[in-house]
Amino acid sequence: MAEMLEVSGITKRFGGLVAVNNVSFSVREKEILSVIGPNGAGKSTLFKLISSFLRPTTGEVRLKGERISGLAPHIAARKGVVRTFQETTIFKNMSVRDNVIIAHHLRSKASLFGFFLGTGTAKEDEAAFGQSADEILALLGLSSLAHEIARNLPHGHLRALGIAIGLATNPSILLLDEPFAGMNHDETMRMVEMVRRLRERGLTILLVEHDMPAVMKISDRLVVLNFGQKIAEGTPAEIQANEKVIEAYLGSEDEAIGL
Ligand SMILES: Nc1ncnc2c1ncn2[C@@H]1O[C@H](COP(=O)(O)OP(=O)(O)OP(=O)(O)O)[C@@H](O)[C@H]1O
Repeated sequence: MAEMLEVSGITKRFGGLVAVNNVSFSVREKEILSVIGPNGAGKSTLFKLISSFLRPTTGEVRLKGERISGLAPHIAARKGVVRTFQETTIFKNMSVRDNVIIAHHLRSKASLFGFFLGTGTAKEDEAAFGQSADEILALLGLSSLAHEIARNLPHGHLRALGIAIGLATNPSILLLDEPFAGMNHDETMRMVEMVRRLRERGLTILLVEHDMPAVMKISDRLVVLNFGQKIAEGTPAEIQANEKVIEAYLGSEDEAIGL
């Protein structure tokens, strides 16, 4: 399998604190790779480095061979590294479908102003985007909610809408930031199925997550961080049997590794 994303010797210092320390790993095409680790291990910082929300102190990130670290986040997103949007970036007073249509404009010729003013190119785009939005909503099982106002959606569906918005920008790799956080068992299982479906459609997925059972179920491989360093990398079975990982989790208040 070809490598989609390559993280090489990446380090992030905040003053005297080394939040991420010389971490390297690759995400292969069509793989689901999860980054796990106890609280404060550096997961969020690593995620921000990969999505270009933070500039590394040293090291680099490459997407299909092209260096993306140091680019502005919206440029990295245009190149294909797309982080799922937080709930706050959803237009709460618009319908589910309109939210997904608007997200398509990140890769559109026409500006977002065109969308609101109804210019020629924007109208053409809108028809194509409408069709694509419908496909995305169907893929995520959200079709019946297309005309629902986003504000009225329950938590799980709002999270799914965040993913739909991410998909609308046509990512090469989708970064999911704690997709199961705050979900009950049924919502988590639905989200696990949804992420699997995305991979079946050819997407590469990198996720950061605390929910160990879900992560073990969904991931092809995992990278484990502790105190900013990578301490292990491997399949769920390898990670669950890894002494360093067990030790790291025994010393933390996080949920057990799922043994
Ligand atoms: N902007 C910042 N300035 C200073 N220190 C920071 C900053 N962001 C993160 N840190 C520190 O870097 C370390 C790693 O934090 P990070 O949030 O990446 O860990 P995490 O693994 O995501 O933790 P959690 O699981 O609790 O979300 C922590 O010690 C944190 O306090």
